[in-house]
Amino acid sequence: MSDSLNLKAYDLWKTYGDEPVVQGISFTLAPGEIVGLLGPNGAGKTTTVGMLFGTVVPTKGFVQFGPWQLPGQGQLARAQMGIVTQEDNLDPDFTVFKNLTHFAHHYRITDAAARQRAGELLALVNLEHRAEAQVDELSGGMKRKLVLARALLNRPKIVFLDEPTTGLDPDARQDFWRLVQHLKASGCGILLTTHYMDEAQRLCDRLLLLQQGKVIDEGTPTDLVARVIGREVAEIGGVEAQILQDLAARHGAWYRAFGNGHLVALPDREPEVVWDAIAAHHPSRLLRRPANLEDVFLRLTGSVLE
Ligand SMILES: Nc1ncnc2c1ncn2[C@@H]1O[C@H](COP(=O)(O)OP(=O)(O)OP(=O)(O)O)[C@@H](O)[C@H]1O
Repeated sequence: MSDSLNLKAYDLWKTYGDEPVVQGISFTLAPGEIVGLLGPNGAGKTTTVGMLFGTVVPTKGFVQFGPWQLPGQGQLARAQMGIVTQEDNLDPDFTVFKNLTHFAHHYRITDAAARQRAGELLALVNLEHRAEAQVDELSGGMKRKLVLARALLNRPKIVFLDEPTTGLDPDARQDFWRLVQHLKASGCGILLTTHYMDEAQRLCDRLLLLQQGKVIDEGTPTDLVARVIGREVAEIGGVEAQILQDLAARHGAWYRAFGNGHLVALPDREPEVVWDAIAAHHPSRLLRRPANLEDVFLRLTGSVLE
């Protein structure tokens, strides 16, 4: 696929009143890549997606998508884009099939071509058997898949997925993830917002961690975890905080009170030494586990994502 269909965000800012909700976000999304915007509620994810899609006008900065600059050339750019917003906004008066054929008119796909494309997409998302169902007869997961199918009517080069699996059960989420991976394999660039760490870890090639509208760190999920935390973490209960803080400081390890226990990162260069030192205090609970993105967020922001 042409390299010219990169999406590039240049120093995007958005202010509402006096409130800066996005503060200088820059990044590139290439074809076949999944970039994740990960952050708590209100971090500015949806506002950023709006600016990338050209429906929210930046206070400063711009977006270049192939030959088009947004927001000015938003309409031309959007002809090559798809979006799954947080709300389903499907038409409840239409069947599943008609939701697709009707929406296809936006792209001047009509009649037999629209029916053919609708059929292909329903097959892709495994909803062929529900083609004649009314939208409100669908499960939450089916609705999300239908919204995704609708976003693909125009064969977009880039798709924005704004918290696409929020509220879905684990099976439906995995089902959705498979479709996202299929899209990636077909060369589509994907921008995913999520506050699910497992989703970010599983799907994203690269992550931008957002807090209060700013990118506080970025990298591949694996690199972020390795760089910010290391390989392993001990979860500890029943030992005084001061003891663990001192122990961690002596070994240059990260310490954090967490819930009604504690976390201590086991430094990559001497994990056994720190582990044994913790165990010597006879914790009532002691768990050794791989470090993960939740630890990264906790370390960088002092809080966990819900
Ligand atoms: N149209 C608007 N007018 C005023 N403030 C807004 C508007 N849109 C968003 N905001 C504010 O901007 C901030 C960022 O909102 P945004 O929806 O981008 O965050 P988010 O990271 O997507 O959050 P969530 O995970 O809850 O969807 C919030 O404080 C929100 O209240």
